Amino acid sequence: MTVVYQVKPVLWDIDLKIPKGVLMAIVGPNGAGKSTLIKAMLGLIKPISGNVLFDGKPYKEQRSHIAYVPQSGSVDWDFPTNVLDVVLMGRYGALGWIKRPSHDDKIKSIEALEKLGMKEFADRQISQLSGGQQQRVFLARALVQDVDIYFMDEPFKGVDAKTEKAIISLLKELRERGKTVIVVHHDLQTVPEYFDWVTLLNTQIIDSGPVNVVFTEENLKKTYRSTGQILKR
Ligand SMILES: Nc1ncnc2c1ncn2[C@@H]1O[C@H](COP(=O)(O)OP(=O)(O)OP(=O)(O)O)[C@@H](O)[C@H]1O
Repeated sequence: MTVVYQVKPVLWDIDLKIPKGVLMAIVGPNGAGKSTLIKAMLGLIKPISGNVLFDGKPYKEQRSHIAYVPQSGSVDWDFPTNVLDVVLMGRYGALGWIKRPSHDDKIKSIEALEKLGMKEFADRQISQLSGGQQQRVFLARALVQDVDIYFMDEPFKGVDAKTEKAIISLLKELRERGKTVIVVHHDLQTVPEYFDWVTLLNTQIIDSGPVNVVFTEENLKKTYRSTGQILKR
């Protein structure tokens, strides 16, 4: 797959296979195309060439099995809706638009909020939360969707250490339930501890595979080369 904004290629000749059931980080410098890769996989951006298949089928046939948690701050939450309703929206895929959420849907939604330490905010307007709190609500919504594949764009951005721990244990729980979780991640230090699979990206794929094979000093140098960005490990 190749993606171009105006005339500049931001993803170049991407050839990537992601096995089912991995917890994978997409790692690379600022502007490497990480968010673009996720958006192109989800059909939000059209590549100039190439395509993406989920289990052999295009996104539009698989969308009910896929959830996306965008970067916090990338959604304008001006409309009046409370936290519980945002999470309940995650159940609509399972419900169809006509059915009203059941008692069970509400219980599942409240449980998800509790897991992310947001239960006491259930009645709060979503616009009245901090970025990190909104992020946790998004994650709770993704959890109740009960899909097979999760895409998350920097879920740890702007959250405190305690929330980061809660999020990673939740991601690991999803993997244990056989889900595939794909995460744009910035903190190189935590990659080996959090993830079992990694894709190194800088416009092109530098390497992709098991963390213990791919996440090497040499590959990281290649990924961050010529960016002038500091490589901290
Ligand atoms: N809608 C757009 N129109 C034009 N250029 C864009 C657009 N969105 C992103 N870009 C450019 O494409 C490149 C890749 O952006 P992208 O957001 O995918 O990178 P990223 O790896 O997620 O970066 P970061 O780590 O900083 O979030 C950047 O140079 C960015 O400026």
